[in-house]
Amino acid sequence: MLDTPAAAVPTLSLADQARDPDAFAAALGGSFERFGFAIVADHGVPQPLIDHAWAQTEALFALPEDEKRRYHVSGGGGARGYTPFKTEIAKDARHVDLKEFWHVGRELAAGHRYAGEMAPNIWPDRPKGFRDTFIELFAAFDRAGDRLLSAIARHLGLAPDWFDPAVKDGNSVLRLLHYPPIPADAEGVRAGAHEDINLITLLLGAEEAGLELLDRATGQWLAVKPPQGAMVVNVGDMLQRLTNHVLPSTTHRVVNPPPERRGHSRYSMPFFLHPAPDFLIETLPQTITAENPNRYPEPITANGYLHQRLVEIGLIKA
Ligand SMILES: O=C(O)CCC(=O)C(=O)O
Ligand SMILES: [Fe+2]
Repeated sequence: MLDTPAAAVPTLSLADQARDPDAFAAALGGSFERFGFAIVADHGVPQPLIDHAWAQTEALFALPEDEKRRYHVSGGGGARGYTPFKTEIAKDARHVDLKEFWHVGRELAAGHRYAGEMAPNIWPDRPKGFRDTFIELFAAFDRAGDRLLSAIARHLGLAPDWFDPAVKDGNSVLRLLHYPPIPADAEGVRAGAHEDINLITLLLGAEEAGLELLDRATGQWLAVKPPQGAMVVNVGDMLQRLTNHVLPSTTHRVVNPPPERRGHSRYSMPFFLHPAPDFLIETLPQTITAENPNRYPEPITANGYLHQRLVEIGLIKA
């Protein structure tokens, strides 16, 4: 409506969950139903660890190009290690994204039953301490993710621990992203309009402007502006499918900066929270109604779904 002020994604405090889990679940669920996004402060990932991770991320991307490319697994779908600048392309986009990234996955014990679907990590020789930092950060994201999933479960009328078996040893990926400075004649954008594939995404680093969501209520792009240190959390396609679109996966993008910021890099860290590979994505019965009949009568495993989607974004061949 014309006379309503531009909406903004609310900032919630995860610390409120301990005091009143139902109220936090309602606030998170409400923000997701409206925007597909929420901003979450007091997420529990320690700030000194985050600061250290930023320093190491900058040092990693500052390595010589040929050194970084030693960690690129050609044909590996970018699942682990380095993916060079201008590789990933958003579905149906005309230009590749203006970004390079590094993927850290879950460390599995030797011979783990998911070892066939979840590739071992690749660790760079430099910067020193990289492996320890990101194993610790991965675990901290896991904990924050578990708390958010328990709120989502409450909101959906499920037991608060409903997601625990679904995500145990899950195929989550921590992506370290670098968007280099943008030359004046650059073609394309930092990240083209897309939806995330996974259950939920926990994103750090969106204080540097650029992230926008496509507001389904107005059809307009809306800037996502978290306060310093807060996490941006969004619903991915797997959760949208599981909830029969009650929780919508919202299109988002990262636009190029205005001229005065073009000379600066942007760094961000999304943690793509995935279920275990054999988790069956089957529409939750409580989300099926006469007005919202089951959109996905055929269930699919998380791994089958992921494979379909990685082909679409150019990271693996069919
Ligand atoms: O860099 C950002 O702020 C968002 C990145 C993103 O949407 C993604 O990698 O899926
Ligand atoms: Fe995304």
